[in-house]
Amino acid sequence: MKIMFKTPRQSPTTSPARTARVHFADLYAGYPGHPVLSQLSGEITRLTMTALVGPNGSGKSTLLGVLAGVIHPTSGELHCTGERQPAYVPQRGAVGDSLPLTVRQTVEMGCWGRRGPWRRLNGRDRTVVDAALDRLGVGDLAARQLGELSGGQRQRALIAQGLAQESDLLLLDEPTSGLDPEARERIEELLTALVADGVTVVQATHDLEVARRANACLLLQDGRLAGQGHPEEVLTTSALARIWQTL
Ligand SMILES: Nc1ncnc2c1ncn2[C@@H]1O[C@H](COP(=O)(O)OP(=O)(O)OP(=O)(O)O)[C@@H](O)[C@H]1O
Repeated sequence: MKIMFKTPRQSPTTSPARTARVHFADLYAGYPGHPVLSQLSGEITRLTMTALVGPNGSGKSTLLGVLAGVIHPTSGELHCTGERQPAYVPQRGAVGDSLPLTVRQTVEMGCWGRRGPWRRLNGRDRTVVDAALDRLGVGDLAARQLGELSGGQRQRALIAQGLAQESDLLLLDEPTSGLDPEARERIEELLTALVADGVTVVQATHDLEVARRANACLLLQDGRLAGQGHPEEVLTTSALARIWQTL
């Protein structure tokens, strides 16, 4: 298994928007005694919104874990260009309601990777945290406990934590699932604005409308890639029928 991180070197003819932020080839990954992903080859193009789509259990979260570096492939190649570690925003349901954390403390945790074991924040970190709270519209909730928030508010706090990591690659696991249309739209608009600001965004989603609005799509079935490319080419009626009707 080969995992490589390298700083991108662009030739004069290479547009930065066209280069791969992550490239993987013949990738296998899973959990002890439970292989999930097999033979995955593909890429995440820089400065795009990529949607990971597939039925329950198809491996979307596992692939996000691999891209985030928290799940190590068992074999294959994973090449990451870029100097920063990805920022990973887990599923809202995976974050305990009873964690005794305020919204501000939750967002401050996004700075821990830069601050190391002592985790003492400096003035710049506090500015980054304030900016992330403001951008997600949760500044007025900063002193509230995470467990007291609505689903949409908690989701925005978690995305703010992702922003505080100041990465150019943001990975989100179902950021809009279970939210009302207004909250969903607000998060979608924010993610689109982040791409325009130079962030590469990858989100796992069950919402085919969200996936259709992405720039690229990876369609998973039973841990294998069933399609990749522009959503219009990947999420065809026949592909969706083939995958969902075999469940
Ligand atoms: N920690 C774990 N240990 C063992 N197996 C796991 C673990 N997490 C997930 N799995 C299994 O890996 C497979 C893929 O799960 P994964 O969560 O990646 O799918 P998914 O496409 O994100 O599903 P969903 O849409 O339901 O969130 C499933 O069979 C699941 O049961």
